[in-house]
Amino acid sequence: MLILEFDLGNTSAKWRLLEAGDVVERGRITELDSFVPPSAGKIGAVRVASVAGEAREQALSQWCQNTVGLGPRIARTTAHCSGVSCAYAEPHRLGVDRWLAVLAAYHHCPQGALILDAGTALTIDLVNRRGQHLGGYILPGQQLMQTSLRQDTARIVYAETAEPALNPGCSTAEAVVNGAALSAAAVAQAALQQARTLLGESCGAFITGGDAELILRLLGEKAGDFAYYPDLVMEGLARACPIIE
Ligand SMILES: Nc1ncnc2c1ncn2[C@@H]1O[C@H](COP(=O)(O)OP(=O)(O)O)[C@@H](O)[C@H]1O
Ligand SMILES: CC(C)(COP(=O)(O)O)[C@@H](O)C(=O)NCCC(=O)O
Ligand SMILES: [K+]
Repeated sequence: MLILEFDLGNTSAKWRLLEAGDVVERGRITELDSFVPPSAGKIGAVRVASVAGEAREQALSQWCQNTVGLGPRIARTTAHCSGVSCAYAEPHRLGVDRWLAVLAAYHHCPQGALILDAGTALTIDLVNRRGQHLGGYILPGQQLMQTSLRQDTARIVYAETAEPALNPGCSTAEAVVNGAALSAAAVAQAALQQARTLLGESCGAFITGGDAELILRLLGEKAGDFAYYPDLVMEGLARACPIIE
């Protein structure tokens, strides 16, 4: 059976098409209305991870009905799923993208796992060897750090772009861009230290999200401490929304 999966974030929508569990196509879209997935007529199920607002979720459901001819299964965070227990007293308030990434990472590494999702926000989650989610951290992502500085100060003004790097910036643009870069690289290392303390030295460290490759590049030789899983969120969909074929 063909299964279409979506990861609807605050910046963009990622999708992939599975055939008998294997990824056969994938992509990133900003405009859903004009999107027609490959083999649209043969898709047997659609499942969705969404942290976008109610309106975008509704639009996706409508798009599914119109384009694929069926309603999507929309994943929700629950208190327990697939051997993992949620740390939040109100589980539905934990972003489902974080929850799905935790489910997927725990099954890759049952000794305990640290998950970094570098998207619009940079999220950090920890899950221990008993499947207990310990909670996590939410920080602004690379773009958010830069736009909030430009929006809320009078004299952080620049038109040029700068390539993110860890050296001290010699212009406003460089200082802001490299400030965000330094912060992400330092946070990644601090999170790993925290994870090793709380979960033990044998825990796994996973990284995903649109800025994951950037953070890995910034980490240099320390990048080897992290396993890059571009689809970690969508991988969790199979656990939260299993489909019997
Ligand atoms: N092709 C791309 N389109 C948009 N953002 C990208 C792309 N490649 C890398 N990025 C970076 O990824 C970030 C968004 O990551 P993503 O995981 O898509 O976010 P979200 O899940 O919140 O929608 C952006 O802030 C940007 O810096
Ligand atoms: C923290 C997030 C905004 C991250 O979203 P993303 O960067 O993937 O677009 C999302 O997981 C969310 O809306 N969470 C709800 C709050 C929480 O997890 O506590
Ligand atoms: K994120």
